[in-house]
Amino acid sequence: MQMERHGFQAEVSRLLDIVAHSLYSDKSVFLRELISNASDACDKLRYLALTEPGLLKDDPDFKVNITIDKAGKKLTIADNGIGMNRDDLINNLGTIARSGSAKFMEELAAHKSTGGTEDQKNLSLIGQFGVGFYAAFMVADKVEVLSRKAGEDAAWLWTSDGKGEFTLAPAEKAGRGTDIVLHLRDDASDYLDAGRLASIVAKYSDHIQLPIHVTGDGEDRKVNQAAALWTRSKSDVSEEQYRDFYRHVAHAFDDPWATLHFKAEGKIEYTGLLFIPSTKPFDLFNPDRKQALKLYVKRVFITDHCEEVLPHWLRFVKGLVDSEDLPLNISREMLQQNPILTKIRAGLVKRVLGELAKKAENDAAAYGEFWNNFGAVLKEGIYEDAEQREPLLKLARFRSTKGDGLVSLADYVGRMKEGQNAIYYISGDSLEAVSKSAQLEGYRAKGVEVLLLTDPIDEFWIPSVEKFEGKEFKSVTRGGADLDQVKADADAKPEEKKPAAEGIDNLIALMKLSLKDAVKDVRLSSRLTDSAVCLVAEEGDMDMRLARLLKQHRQLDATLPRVLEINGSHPLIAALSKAVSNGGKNDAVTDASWLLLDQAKLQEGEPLNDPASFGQRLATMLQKAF
Ligand SMILES: Nc1ncnc2c1ncn2[C@@H]1O[C@H](COP(=O)(O)OP(=O)(O)OP(=O)(O)O)[C@@H](O)[C@H]1O
Repeated sequence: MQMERHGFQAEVSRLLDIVAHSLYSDKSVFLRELISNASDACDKLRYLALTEPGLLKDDPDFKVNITIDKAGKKLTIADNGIGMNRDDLINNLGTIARSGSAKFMEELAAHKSTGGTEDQKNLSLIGQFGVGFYAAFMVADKVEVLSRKAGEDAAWLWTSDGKGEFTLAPAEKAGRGTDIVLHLRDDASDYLDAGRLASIVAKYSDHIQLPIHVTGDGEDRKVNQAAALWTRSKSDVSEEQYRDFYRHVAHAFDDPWATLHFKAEGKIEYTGLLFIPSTKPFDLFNPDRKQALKLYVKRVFITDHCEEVLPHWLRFVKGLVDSEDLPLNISREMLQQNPILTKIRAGLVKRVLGELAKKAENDAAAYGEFWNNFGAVLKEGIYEDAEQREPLLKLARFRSTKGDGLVSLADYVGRMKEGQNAIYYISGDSLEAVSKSAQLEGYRAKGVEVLLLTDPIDEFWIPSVEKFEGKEFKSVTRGGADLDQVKADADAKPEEKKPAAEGIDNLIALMKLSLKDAVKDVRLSSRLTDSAVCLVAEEGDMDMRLARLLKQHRQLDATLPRVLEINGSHPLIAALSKAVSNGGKNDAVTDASWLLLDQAKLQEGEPLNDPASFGQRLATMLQKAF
């Protein structure tokens, strides 16, 4: 068979160009990435061999060997893991399969316009996201990958100088697995030193479960502890080791925000080592995103993405769980509805929520950071998981009209006004938009706190929660404002109940006649102080934002008519009332009614039914003013 030549996917070429030209200060990350891949490859085969022991042949002990060839200026990282065949090599090493690299490229595009030199930007991003296998080109000007897949006889040699192309050719290899041969660049020759390699492995990869050997300078030594980190007792693991392990299992580049390491003993035994990241992953809301918890059984890796072991609303939690009770030969299908896993899941949820509660109590600022990253995901749990509703409501934090900080529901209820018996909220697309809503005016004037909700999920969990501490949730954009029974603060501005304009009833009657089915009703408002009008949903009708969201997703066709509230003490409304009561000018008032309705819609971010007529009416009105 002939040697084949392939071009890299365009994104890979760009990535490689950046990697090769970046002066990344800590090039040694290449070793962490390659050892991590080798360890994953061994884990994959270990799992397959549970059902197909023949795959291991006479080589049952997994290991990674790093061999130094000083004369040839070569470094080889060899593993006896699953290996790759021709198609695997093309697919895995010719395209960007890796989430980290994909994110790197995305961020790179996003950072194009910001300051700093190209190199500086690229470097900080490589540090953040890592570039997997391609990191090899930070230190090598040529990389050869000799691989033979477990269970297959053919071996393949993949070669590239990282400049747009790679070649593939049939090759010979005695055993299964992968040898990555790095032809080191001149400026990377310090990686030919066994002592230096040993210290890098100790720093980054000590927790790797397989023995890692460095061979060179006439000696061969094991350079890591090779004991599964989670089997050690907490006091034997340093913060750095936890952090490096987190980066390894989660393919992450940040520090963990929280680390939970525990052994559950009793009827069911398992060890958990869970991490909550300190940064928000870019694909948190991607529906295809998989659960990131790994499952082990008695230290043997079973699967990367065990969907059953944590609910979807804890999908940001990374790490692993190692069970003593599940059978070793458990298939991925058997994991579904497995009673042991159900119990483990309940235990893990309890631990995570317990840890969050502790953090919320002890360090509100740090908890706020967590909430800003993952709060919207936890709220999905309020909606999906009736059993966890109470603890999750206690953990929930909100923005409110009372300043910039986050408030809990307990805080809110604790400072409710005398006579107030509901938890008021308003929801919308951004904090800026909701906090300017006309519907808030009356609540602000009375010093009544309103929660500002801006996550799309808010529309769904609120209706699923009946009450918190006996108080109902009530949208300030729905139903009556029932502000009359709320007593204002002593220091709030004295309530001057302005009398409604004279003849307001006549105006309301004419507006109803003019607007007909375009509105559900026209009413005098008790929630407006400055604006002339606003829209509200009738009690029992769908909230306006939910209707908008459903329409965007084509799950709702019709536009539901809303109640138009008018501010009886606003000068414009007073003038219109007067005009109606004096008789005449009815056509002008009809036009004004339509304009006011359209204005209320615009304030709300609702589309206008008839923008052309709006334009004409506005032009006519303006004309009269000049
Ligand atoms: N030593 C190896 N043995 C077998 N397969 C490997 C080896 N190294 C890399 N691969 C394959 O190449 C793919 C790409 O590797 P790369 O390091 O770029 O990303 P990754 O490890 O998949 O990414 P992530 O770290 O985000 O999971 C891997 O998913 C794996 O399938």
